[in-house]
Amino acid sequence: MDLHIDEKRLLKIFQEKNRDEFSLEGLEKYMQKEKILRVSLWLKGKGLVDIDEKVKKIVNVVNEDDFPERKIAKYLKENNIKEIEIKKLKDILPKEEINAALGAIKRKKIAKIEKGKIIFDNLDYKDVEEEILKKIKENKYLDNFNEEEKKIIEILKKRGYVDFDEEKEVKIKLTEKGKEFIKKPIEIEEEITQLTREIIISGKWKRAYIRPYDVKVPTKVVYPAKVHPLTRIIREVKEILLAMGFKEIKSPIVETEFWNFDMLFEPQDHPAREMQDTFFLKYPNVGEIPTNLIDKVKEVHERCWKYKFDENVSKRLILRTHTTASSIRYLASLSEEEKNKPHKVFCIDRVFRNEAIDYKHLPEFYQCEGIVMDDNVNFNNLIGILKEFLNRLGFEKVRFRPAYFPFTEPSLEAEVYLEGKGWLEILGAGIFRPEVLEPIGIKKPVLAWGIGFSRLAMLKYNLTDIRELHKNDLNWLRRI
Ligand SMILES: N[C@@H](Cc1ccccc1)C(=O)O
Repeated sequence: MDLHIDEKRLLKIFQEKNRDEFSLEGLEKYMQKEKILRVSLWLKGKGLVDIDEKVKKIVNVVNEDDFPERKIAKYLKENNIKEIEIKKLKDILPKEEINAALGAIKRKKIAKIEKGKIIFDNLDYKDVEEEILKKIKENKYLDNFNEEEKKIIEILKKRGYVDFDEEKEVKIKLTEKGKEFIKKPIEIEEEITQLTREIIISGKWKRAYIRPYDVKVPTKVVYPAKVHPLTRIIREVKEILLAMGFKEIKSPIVETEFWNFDMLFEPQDHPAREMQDTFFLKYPNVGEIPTNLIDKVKEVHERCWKYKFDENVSKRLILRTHTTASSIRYLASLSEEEKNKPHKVFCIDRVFRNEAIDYKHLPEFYQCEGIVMDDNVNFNNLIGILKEFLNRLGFEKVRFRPAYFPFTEPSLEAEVYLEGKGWLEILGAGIFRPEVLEPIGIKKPVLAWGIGFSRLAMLKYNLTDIRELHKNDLNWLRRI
């Protein structure tokens, strides 16, 4: 058997002392404690020793003072008297000890208590409680006391004279295999742990023992630095979309209602625009809107929704509620020449909604939005692209059902299937309505979809509460 030099050293102690068992303390004379523990573990792995760990209850004396009843007896003896009035006790004892003394005298029948007096018969009375206290000082292991004595120890604990504690007792015992092993001589030859030039030149390496590395030795777990799980998902989604030929776009976080809602054909009295759903800026509270577009957008709204369009509403500043604002800004920025070309772009960014925080809602979260613009792209292409995207994200089973968004027609929602959870809604999509594209003069069809990262992160990391993502719980972050 290939043993480490320290394993041999430890076994040799058993051999030389002719014993099959040692306590940890017993071995500490020969080897450093940490080393004994480590080496014993190795030997245990090789079946040569067993390690026995026992937790032993111990009792410690925590108050060395005389009992108050003994203090009374001693006082009387010094003064050559045998009795004392209870009200005089306060001259001998601290206040808080008087009751304890009276209780103990009654319980142990040390003296009589009559007519407000304590009358002793024998001032040198014997007291088991004192005897047990003495015994504890010599032997702290609770196992060494019988039931009667243990009851008294309980009383001593209540009186505050002793306290319990635990001590771990470690025993290292040879197994049958270990006993067999030490019957033969154990040779501790010099071991080379590091090769040097000298050892090679002198040829010493040919004779000396070079121990092979043991790569299975248990070691401390280390946690290298890593990227936050949310950032990891963002990067993953970005990689997938870049690989699918999409280009990344950005747009402002502080947005006008014009870009966030009007341009997307959401009527100005739409409930999503209410304070409860959207964050409004206080100062500044209005922004610039493009003069070349406002009349066209107004015309479409008034014609289709039949209400009075208000430019002041369009100018109000908000925190954007979805990344669809980025898509429409991109489309509106295209030159006439660019409008003739195909486009595939995406935006991953923060969006804000004035929602109460709960296990699946946060007022600030990430969305990923993508659009594909090309001649002849259709609903089937949209489904194909989404299937591919979701598959690449790791969702194998995907299904689609009809949905409604003000800016797309037809619209759909995609669901993914998760073992144990069933079908879960994961993204919204559709084809931009002509009313959205008309004011910016885009004639090609535009496929659009948006996915919330909160849902995605919950599914990917199996979270039941989205807040986990932002708690910075180190244990979770290390594992995930
Ligand atoms: N913007 C929508 C998602 C969506 C994007 C694009 C097309 C259709 C739907 C949302 O936030 O829920």
